[in-house]
Amino acid sequence: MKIMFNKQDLSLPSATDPTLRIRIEGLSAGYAGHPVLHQLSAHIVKLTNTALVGPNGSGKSTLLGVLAGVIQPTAGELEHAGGRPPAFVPQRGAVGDTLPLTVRQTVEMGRWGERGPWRRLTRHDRTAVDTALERLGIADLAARQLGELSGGQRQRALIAQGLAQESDLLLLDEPTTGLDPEARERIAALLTELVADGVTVVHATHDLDAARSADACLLLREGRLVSQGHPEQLLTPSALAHVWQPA
Ligand SMILES: Nc1ncnc2c1ncn2[C@@H]1O[C@H](COP(=O)(O)OP(=O)(O)OP(=O)(O)O)[C@@H](O)[C@H]1O
Repeated sequence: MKIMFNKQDLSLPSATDPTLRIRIEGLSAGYAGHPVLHQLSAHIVKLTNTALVGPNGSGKSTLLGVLAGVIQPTAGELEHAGGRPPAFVPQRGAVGDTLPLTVRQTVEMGRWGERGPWRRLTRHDRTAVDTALERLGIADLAARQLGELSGGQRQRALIAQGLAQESDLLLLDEPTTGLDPEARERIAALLTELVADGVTVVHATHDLDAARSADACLLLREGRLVSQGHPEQLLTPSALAHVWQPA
């Protein structure tokens, strides 16, 4: 699927590289009266775990929102190579903490895209929900109210909701924020497993250890791509100092 935004030159060739899951070219996006991403070109390779790294406000969440289709670019080109609609786990879940929902019901909402909110879940839906609960280590919390959970447990429930969507593209905004070291390691291992299972993962992170364990990295600063490549090559002390230096 290829989407063009306010682009004059419609003759731009699409990427023919079959290894690409997403290609973005000259992409600009932001909020009303507040441009954030400026002329960003990058690509996401299929079956990789890609980390979006950059200081606060550099545009990581905005880029994830664009990839998820919830923020419309103002210019440029975004191309998804087939696949299913992405599963997006925003920084603060769309589910309010005060809603009277159990963890299981929260994860079941991940099936709504497939089933609609009012239809009975199929056996396959229930299996997808059970698998997601187990993979996040929260099966024992299934009957608890979301509002009763710790921040880290709630975060895991929201990731499980994303997983239950069974998309081939999982977009996660700071999935390990608020988690203890053991849960962080569990999520890092899970992302690696998901890639092995056929999922392309893109996650925004401030955790440089998590970024270093990714397969690829996009380094952002002030809404622009500074560099893209393997984390070991990109996340050098001098590159990080450059990106984090005050504007
Ligand atoms: N809903 C919004 N309306 C207006 N401006 C916004 C909105 N959300 C974010 N912004 C602004 O867009 C810019 C980029 O924010 P974004 O959340 O994409 O950055 P980020 O790299 O994810 O930051 P962080 O690491 O703090 O999560 C910031 O200047 C922010 O204030």
